[in-house]
Order: sequence, then structure tokens, then C-alpha cells
Amino acid sequence: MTWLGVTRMSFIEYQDIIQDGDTAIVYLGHDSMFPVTIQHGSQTQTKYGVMRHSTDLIGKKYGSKVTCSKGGWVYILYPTPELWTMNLPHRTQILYSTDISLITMMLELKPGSVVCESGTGSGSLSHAIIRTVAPTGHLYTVEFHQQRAEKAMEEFRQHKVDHLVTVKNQDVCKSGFGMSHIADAVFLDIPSPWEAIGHAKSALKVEGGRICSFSPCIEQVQRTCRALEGHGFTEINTLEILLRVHDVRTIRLQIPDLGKPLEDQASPASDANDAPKPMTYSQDACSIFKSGVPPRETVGHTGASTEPEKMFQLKAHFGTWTLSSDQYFLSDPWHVRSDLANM
Ligand SMILES: C[S@@+](CC[C@H](N)C(=O)[O-])C[C@H]1O[C@@H](n2cnc3c(N)ncnc32)[C@H](O)[C@@H]1O
Repeated sequence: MTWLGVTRMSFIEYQDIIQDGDTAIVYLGHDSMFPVTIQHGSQTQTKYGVMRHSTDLIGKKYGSKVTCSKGGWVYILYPTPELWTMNLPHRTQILYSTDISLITMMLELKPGSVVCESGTGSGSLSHAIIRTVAPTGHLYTVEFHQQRAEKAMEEFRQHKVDHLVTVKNQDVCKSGFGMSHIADAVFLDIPSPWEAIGHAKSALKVEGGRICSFSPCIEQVQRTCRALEGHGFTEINTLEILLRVHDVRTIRLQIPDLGKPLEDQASPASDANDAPKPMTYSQDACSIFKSGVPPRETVGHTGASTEPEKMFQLKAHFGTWTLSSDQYFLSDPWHVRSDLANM
């Protein structure tokens, strides 16, 4: 993409040099980052002092260590969908990268895929989908809250991915996605997904489309599963993904004293009548190991709440269906479901 003769930053193509108009991520540490729009003449305050965009940022390489006015330093990072998810302005609850990775895999998204999504929310998942389906695929995302739809479109333009996404401001349960039989995949993150299953089916391609609906409550999951079954979806699964981060610890273990090696012993036979001796350990000799220790407790949710005390149980469920003329088949082509035929 070109702008005034130079390549402009885009969330789907890496660019080396920080330029006026870019969205960059200011990295102060693993738990301390924020996004900034680079602008000639602007400045950004950090706890390490001020950064002047014209002199400290524009023209520098992404990944550079930038020293602020009080002497401390930060890194300026190129924005990826993962970094955006960690730093975006929240207008709603959002999906995080753990769930996004499972959703991307189970929906079999790839470059060229056509995807329908609702609701757009804060655009966290949308950015990841757009990066995956680029450069030839497309995301159609439906959001019934007007300001959220407008803000998402503005961000897609700013991030130079607007040619890969269409935002529609409508109620997906009433008006659907506004297309028929072209989507490879549909994703739902709305309070009443069961009301949108019929529209999702109409949007999906005639054979082999996949759908995923993400819900925090098991009652929502049950209603959606029933709706999926009723509309002829097959292979319906309910999945939960739990992230287990291992702490790396350094452990010192004493080395047991195993005696002399056999070849150094005068005569192995001389020890034959000796009773077994208790294991002894050398006082000084230790081996140092690195060990991965799993957490004692695993947080039972990975999305829908950023506050640990609000622990929702999250379920994502997936269904695939294939349709051939007037009959529905399971994905095993030998097995025709007679109860779904003629639906
Ligand atoms: C939890 S947020 C989605 C977050 C999004 N997945 C993300 O990662 O940023 C749910 C969104 O769905 C929208 N929504 C709820 N019901 C809807 C409907 N029937 N049609 C369209 N949008 C709807 C809400 O306005 C809200 O913005």
C-alpha cells in the first residue's frame, strides 16, 4: 500500500521504519504497554519521561530502544493482532489470543477464506481473522451498536486493513449477514447466538462450512447446540481451552556418592560379602537443573472477563455441516443422516 510515495504501515504487512500516522506499541515491560498514534510534532508521556515523535520516533526502526527524557527507555514495537488484543481500547469484553488461536484452527481459516462474524465488539478477533485471511479473503462483520461499528471501521482504516473487511451496522438475529452461501466460516459472539443460527446457515457456503459460537454460560451453549442440531449441523462439539503457564525454576540437587567406578575398584569380588550401604551425598557437589513447574490452580476462563474474580466458564462450540442437493450428510460421506434428509 502506498501513501505519498512511501509504504504505509499495515497490520498485515511488516514495515521496518516508524512513520508519521502509524499505530505503534510502546513497550515498557510484559505487563505495561500501550498503543500510540505517531504524529509529527506530538509527544507521549511515559513514567520514564517524554518521547518526542518527530525526533525520537519517526525514521527509527521498529524494535528500537528509545531513551525518554528522564533517562529510562522503552521499546517501540510493530503492531501485530496479538499486541493489539493486549492493548486495544475496550468498548466491550473481548476475545484473547488463547481462544482466538483455537477458533482460527477449528474454523480452518487460511488466506483466501471468507468469514462472517458477529458482533464486532472491540475488533479484537476481527484483527486476527483479517490477518489470517489476507491477502485474498474477506471478513464480513456485523455489529448492531452504531458507535462500535463506526469505531471499528475507523480502526480498520487506520490500520490499513479496511479493504479486507466490511462492517455492517445491523442486528444479526433479525437481518443476518446480508449474503447467501459464500462464507467458509461463521463466528458468533453475541448473547443469543441461537437466534442467529438460521442466518449463519444461509451465509455459509453450500458444502463444508464451519461455525463457531462463543458463550460464557452453559445454558447459552445448550440452547445454541439445540439450534445447530435443528438446522442440520453435524459434528457439534463443546470445547474449553485452559492456559497453563509453567514457571521455570532453578533447582539444586545434591549428587549421590555412588563410590568408585567399577574399573577403579581393586577387585569387585572383595565387596561381594559387604552389606548394602546407605546412599551418601557429597556435601559440596550439586547439579543445577532448570525445571518447569505447573501452577497449582488453573484459571477456569480465558476470555469474556479481564477481572479474575468474575470467573465465567467459557465454552466454544463448533459444528460442521455439508449439504448436497436436498440432503444433509455427515462429513463421513458413507453415512447419510436420513432424519436430516429433505429438510
Ligand atoms: C462480547 S462483544 C464481541 C467482542 C469481540 N468478539 C471482540 O473480540 O472484540 C459482543 C458484541 O456483540 C454485539 N451484539 C450483541 N447482539 C448483537 C446482535 N444481535 N447483532 C449484532 N451485534 C450484536 C454487541 O453490541 C457487542 O459489541
